[in-house]
Amino acid sequence: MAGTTVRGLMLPKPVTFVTGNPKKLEEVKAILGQSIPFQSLKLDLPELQGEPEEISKEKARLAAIQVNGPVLVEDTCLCFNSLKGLPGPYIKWFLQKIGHEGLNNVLMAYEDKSAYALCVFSLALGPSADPITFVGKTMGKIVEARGPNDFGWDPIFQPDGYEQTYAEMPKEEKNKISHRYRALTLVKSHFAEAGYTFHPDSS
Ligand SMILES: O=P(O)(O)OP(=O)(O)OP(=O)(O)OC[C@H]1O[C@@H](n2cnc3c(O)ncnc32)[C@H](O)[C@@H]1O
Ligand SMILES: [Mg+2]
Repeated sequence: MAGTTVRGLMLPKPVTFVTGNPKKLEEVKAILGQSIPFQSLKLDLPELQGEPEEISKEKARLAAIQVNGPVLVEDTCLCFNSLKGLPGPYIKWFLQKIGHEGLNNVLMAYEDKSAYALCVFSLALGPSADPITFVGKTMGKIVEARGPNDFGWDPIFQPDGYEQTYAEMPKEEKNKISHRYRALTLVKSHFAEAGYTFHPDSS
């Protein structure tokens, strides 16, 4: 996370959360409630290859240029310990190509089925600002798909300490322990600490 925060900095407009994924937006809205004023924009931003924080930061830079104002983005990874963190940021493509069953099959070669969900939010205050990152992590294991199939890899991720997969849990429950919840807790603290104000003409 960046070192210095200017307290009470005035932002030209409210923060725009940029994502192409409506399910993410739903969770972000549920978790943030009224705590941070934000609007959203549906854009599927190009993503670099590399380490999760760099991918997320670069997404924020691109988003801030498009929006020409303050933006929040996030990149989500699903990391298998036996694969040294892969698929990680490439989970979207793995999921699209080989599905839940394929992801389980990959792990058949290994005894260790442990995994973690990682969410990296990046906040860029404007097109030329260096993004600040907030990382949330939830540990768990990969299991055969159980529960509704309406959000990504939720059916195959069972968080530690729970008998249910993310997909089987009530949404409110997932939103209390998820990688996204944990990262957003840090985002909220940052906003509380920074005390940003918004330009009166902003909409
Ligand atoms: O526009 P962006 O925000 O990038 O949305 P995306 O869907 O492309 O999302 P990512 O690049 O972060 O890729 C993450 C993949 O993991 C999935 N995913 C993200 N969060 C998840 C969660 O909480 N539970 C299950 N699957 C999730 C998502 O559907 C993608 O397939
Ligand atoms: Mg993406």
